[in-house]
Amino acid sequence: MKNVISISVGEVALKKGKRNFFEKKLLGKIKAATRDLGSPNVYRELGKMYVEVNEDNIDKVINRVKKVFGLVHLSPAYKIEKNLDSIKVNSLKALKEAIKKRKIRTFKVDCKRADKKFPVNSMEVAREVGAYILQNTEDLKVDIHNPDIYVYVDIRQKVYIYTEKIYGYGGLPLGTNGKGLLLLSGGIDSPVAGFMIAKRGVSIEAVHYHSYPFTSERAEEKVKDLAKIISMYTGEIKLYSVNILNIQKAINKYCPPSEMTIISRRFMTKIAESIANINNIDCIITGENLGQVASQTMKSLNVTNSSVNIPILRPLIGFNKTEIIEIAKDIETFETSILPFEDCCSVFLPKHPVTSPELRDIEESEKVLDVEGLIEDAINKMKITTISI
Ligand SMILES: Nc1ncnc2c1ncn2[C@@H]1O[C@H](COP(=O)(O)OP(=O)(O)OP(=O)(O)O)[C@@H](O)[C@H]1O
Repeated sequence: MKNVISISVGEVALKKGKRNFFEKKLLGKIKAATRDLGSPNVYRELGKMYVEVNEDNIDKVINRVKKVFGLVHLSPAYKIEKNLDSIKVNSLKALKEAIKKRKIRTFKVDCKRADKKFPVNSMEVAREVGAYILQNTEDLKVDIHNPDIYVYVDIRQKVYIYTEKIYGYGGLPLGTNGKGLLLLSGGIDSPVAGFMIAKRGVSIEAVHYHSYPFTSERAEEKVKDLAKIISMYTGEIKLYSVNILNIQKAINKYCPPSEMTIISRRFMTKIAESIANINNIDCIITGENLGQVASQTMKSLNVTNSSVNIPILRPLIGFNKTEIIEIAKDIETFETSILPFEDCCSVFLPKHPVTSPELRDIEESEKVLDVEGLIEDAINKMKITTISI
């Protein structure tokens, strides 16, 4: 029975002086992700990590662990005694198990010996195990260049045998790179943007703007559902819900209609900056993408940037929509994102939004508004929810 998950770390292992710090963080994240699945024993050994499991919940544990950022791949493995007989028997067993699931004609034994005290070198182990498998199977051949399957033998303090590599997302453990505030709409792009930045080790909080009662409660529920899916990767998310209807009404009343979108966007960004400053958050994250809509031309993005001092990260800036959708499907936000919803941005949508705004014109238009007062009022009334799976 497979009794352990063997985990290969990625960039974490390259962090020379800080490797121990990153590995400890990653270990903690793996523990946290599996705590409610019986708190399996999680340990590290010579640059790899292991989760001890029983066969009953191995799939559940794998599904959780593969969403932890910082690991490259994981393998359900046999953890066995360190002797050649045991290695042979269990390698054959692992291969036979794989044969039950798919057609396999060729194999290769790939042995690594981190424990140099083990008396047989890795080439010799591979040769002995290969010969044993050939003696005990029919119709199988060795192919060292392009085998249907690899039998991995990893000799460490114990020996680990596996045949499968399940790919994780790589990146860095959460919390090793500060905290970001994700501007989370109900659309396809912003959840992907949050995922991309979280993958680089940034903890995530989220803000959603709505225009209730012009937008529905259902639209807000949808955003919570999206935050819940993102929390599968990031752990618990603090969600700030901010009603900007009064702000939109004021812009609608006093500013040129074509500037509605860009001025609203500047308000959203300023509110996000205030929330970030209050909560020790280092950056804002948006799903903006160059040229997608009027507020996402280079000029519009610059005018938005000028409203704040905090860095704005836009990880999707150069992506095509099809590429964004591919990631959205992979991280399981797509199906929820495409459900119909009303976004606050479409409540006072101008017919002809300005696409080349000049900062001085926009600042001039904003002079008639009580910008500080409107922001303060919106923040005072915002609701905070903690979202987790
Ligand atoms: N109601 C909202 N609440 C919070 N953030 C928002 C909201 N609307 C837009 N944003 C932020 O602004 C970005 C650009 O939004 P916009 O509607 O212009 O484009 P989009 O490509 O449709 O984005 P998305 O697919 O994420 O909704 C979003 O990705 C999101 O980060």
